[in-house]
Amino acid sequence: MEKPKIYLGCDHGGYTLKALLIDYLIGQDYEVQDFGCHSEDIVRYPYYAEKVVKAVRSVPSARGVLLCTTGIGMSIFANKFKGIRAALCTTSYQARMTAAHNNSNILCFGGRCIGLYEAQDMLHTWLTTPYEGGRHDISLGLIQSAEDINFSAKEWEGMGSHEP
Ligand SMILES: O=C(CO)[C@H](O)[C@H](O)[C@H](O)COP(=O)(O)O
Repeated sequence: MEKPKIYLGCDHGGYTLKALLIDYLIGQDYEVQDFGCHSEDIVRYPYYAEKVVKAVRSVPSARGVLLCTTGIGMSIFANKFKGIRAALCTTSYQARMTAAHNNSNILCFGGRCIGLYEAQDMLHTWLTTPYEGGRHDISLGLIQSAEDINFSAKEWEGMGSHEP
């Protein structure tokens, strides 16, 4: 499996864990790019998430890692953007499943919610588990169709429908 380029971003709550994960990734021979922030000074996480989202969208094989205090704000923000499948994980089982079933391209962590070794294991698992495709392509196709919907103007075609 070819190693993807990894783009990372954080706010003040994710800064410490991000710095440790960058060291880990470099030690594992991944090419990384850090979009900040660069200290624990208080910042607003959407600015940093946006940089990672843009980078991940511009390189199909790239992956992103976003960290804030809980990981929740980062994941909410990133998932607003077409083509982004951001997964907030707290266990290695979730990290494996989101790679295999959701083909997620951004992994989110709560920098003040998990420990370094758990985060390393989740990151390693996520980066080395291939997407399974098959039946999961159906779900990803439905997500893709929902990305274009403006709910005030039009209802999503999948809404109210039943599985065949
Ligand atoms: O966890 C977050 C959003 O989901 C952010 O990282 C913020 O750090 C969190 O909201 C706390 O913000 P504060 O400015 O440090 O109080």
